[in-house]
Amino acid sequence: MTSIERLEELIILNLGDLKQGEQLWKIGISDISGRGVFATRNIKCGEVIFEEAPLLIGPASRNEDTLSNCCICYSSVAVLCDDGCGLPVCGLCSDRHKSECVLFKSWEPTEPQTLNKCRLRFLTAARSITLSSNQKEVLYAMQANVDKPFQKEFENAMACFRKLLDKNNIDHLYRTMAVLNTNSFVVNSESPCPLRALYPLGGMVNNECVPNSTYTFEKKNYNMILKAAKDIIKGEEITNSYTKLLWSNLMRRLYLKITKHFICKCKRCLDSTEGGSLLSALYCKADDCSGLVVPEASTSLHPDWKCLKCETNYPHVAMSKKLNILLKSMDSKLNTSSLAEAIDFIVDKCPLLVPESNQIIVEAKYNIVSRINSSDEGIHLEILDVSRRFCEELLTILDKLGVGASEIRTYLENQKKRERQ
Ligand SMILES: C[S@@+](CC[C@H](N)C(=O)[O-])C[C@H]1O[C@@H](n2cnc3c(N)ncnc32)[C@H](O)[C@@H]1O
Repeated sequence: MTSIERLEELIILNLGDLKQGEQLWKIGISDISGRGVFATRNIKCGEVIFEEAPLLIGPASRNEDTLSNCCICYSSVAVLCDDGCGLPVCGLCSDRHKSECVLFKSWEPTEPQTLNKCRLRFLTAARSITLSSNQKEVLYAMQANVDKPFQKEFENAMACFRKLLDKNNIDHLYRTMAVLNTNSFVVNSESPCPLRALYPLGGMVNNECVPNSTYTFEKKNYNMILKAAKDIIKGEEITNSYTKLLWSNLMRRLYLKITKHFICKCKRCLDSTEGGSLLSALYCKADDCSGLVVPEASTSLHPDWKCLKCETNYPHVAMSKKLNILLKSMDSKLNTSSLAEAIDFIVDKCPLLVPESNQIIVEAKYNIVSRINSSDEGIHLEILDVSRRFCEELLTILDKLGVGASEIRTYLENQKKRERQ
């Protein structure tokens, strides 16, 4: 086990030129879990805490992604390399691709003329083969969760090649993939080619569901920039959110348990009303009751639900079944509707099914704002007005949750301003 001092030393080495004159963070033992990152002095909201280049990066190549991008520059449309390595590359990047082409060919790819998502996803881990010894040491010092989806991913990756060299190589790739499984970030998540990247310092930051920091990625080099989302005091642990901030307690709990293997016990997770935002709330069905039902404060994945007014109890199974049905029917309606139809549905129909505070409606409003933002077509003035109102409502929810100057707040504030111009 790498000592805290050695881990910090390795992280600083890895920062290279990005090492700050005054280091605002240090690694320490966390009350939340394992190692964490702590403030070395008071940090003002908005201050940059660190900037870090990715140690490893490559196409995320998730099931839902399209795979037509170059595996080197990620931006251009590519074709499969005609040397038989099985990777997609564009005309401009063929020289830079040579060493990886040789490496992949030495492993004898199966069906190299077919684009394979698993092989492409494996590329990020394969890039760890050429790391320096310090870089490998910092990689090995990171937490590595091994779970069933990870095992499956590893098996799928191995099946893409006939000959993956020796046992050391395979052990190293297994470890790297487990580290990626636990610590990687999705960069450019909204672009046609989302990337998966590993940042040793970024990967030391523990989760809190109302975090005190927020991160962005530089477009030109994918560096991660972590900023304070609130004033942070000296010695305080620096945290970020592994989930979307507008997700309800239950949604976050399930996601964190399944993907990161922990149950978060932060203040927000233990507050059944989530600061009064009532993101989980459903209508009470008891006679004459106009109350709202929320999951009880607990760390269980199957909590009982209770009406805040008449205190009727509801078993989790019934409530989660109801939620799933609502979510599916509302999703399919929203995904197949024009903007105007979707807005009508959200404003007029959805509140008949779920309270307006529910995450399903909140997310639907956020999606409308994003759709308007990315639309190339001229948007009708009335729709712009609705979008501005949605932004205001979403910002009020962030206030209730106590979310500071996070990226989503900046985004919504910009959308609100943009609409006014
Ligand atoms: C990206 S790592 C964070 C650094 C980690 N603490 C370490 O020592 O390397 C993610 C892992 O940290 C732990 N973790 C992070 N936030 C947590 C939280 N709020 N509660 C419990 N465990 C957490 C979980 O084991 C998770 O899989």
